[in-house]
Amino acid sequence: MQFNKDSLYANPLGEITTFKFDDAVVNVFPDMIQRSVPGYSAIISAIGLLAGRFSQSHSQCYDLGCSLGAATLAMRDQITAADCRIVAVDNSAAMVERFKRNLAVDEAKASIDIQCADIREISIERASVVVLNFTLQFVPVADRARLLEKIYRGMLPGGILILSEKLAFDNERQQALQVDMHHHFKKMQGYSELEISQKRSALENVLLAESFDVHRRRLMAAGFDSAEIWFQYFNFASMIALK
Ligand SMILES: Nc1ncnc2c1ncn2[C@@H]1O[C@H](C[S@+](CC[C@H]([NH3+])C(=O)[O-])CC(=O)[O-])[C@@H](O)[C@H]1O
Ligand SMILES: O=C(O)C(=O)Cc1ccccc1
Repeated sequence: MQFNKDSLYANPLGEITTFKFDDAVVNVFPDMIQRSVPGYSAIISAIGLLAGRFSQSHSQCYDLGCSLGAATLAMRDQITAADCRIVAVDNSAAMVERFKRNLAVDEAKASIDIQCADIREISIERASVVVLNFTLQFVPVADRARLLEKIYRGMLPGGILILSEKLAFDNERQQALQVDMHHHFKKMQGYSELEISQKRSALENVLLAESFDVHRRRLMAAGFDSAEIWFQYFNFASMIALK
């Protein structure tokens, strides 16, 4: 895998265009997500552990919005169930192409099916584990309930959905504090004020964060039996919903 440093927003941009998962982002993605999402590595490891526990034989594990496949690879390392396939889906052709290329040079042979598709349009079947690791936040708000209902219907009894999201807070002071602390985190990771503010503009209207309350209500309305946060670091959280 290539590890290029993210400097996409380091120089002043005359016009800041909407954030897209294109070739430029793909080239720096592992560095970008690692330095931008507090707790990212811990979440990836835990997805592996959870997949080890919840994967069932003759079932499928879905990594929806897989990017370069970090969660898929963590799951593959931990799954011991027989006849268990990982379906990794992303609608960025650039991401899927790079993930496929990286996987081709990998020697392990566990069954991974990588698809370039919109997660709103695929079918979900016999799912024991479903991962939405910082993906739902990029899906239009109006489409989120239908997507979660489809996921729920496609899950086996005893299945798990791992939903990681940037959170928003109803309380204004909490919102201001947590956003500010995330920016401090990014500064500590080597990003400049300019990089932080230009990326923030690029993500406006693209990454739409909601509160835990909104997520939980939607998960319960979709049919899930319970939904809790198992990890949070400032305004980045990961939830577990059980069927
Ligand atoms: N409708 C959609 N259909 C398919 N893919 C989509 C859609 N919308 C967005 N994506 C894809 O969701 C991914 C979000 S990144 C996920 C990180 C990964 N999960 C990781 O564990 O490293 C998170 C981030 O960059 O903050 C991108 O690759 C998009 O192309
Ligand atoms: O960088 C940020 O400020 C974020 O909110 C997280 C992120 C990480 C990678 C791509 C898009 C958003």
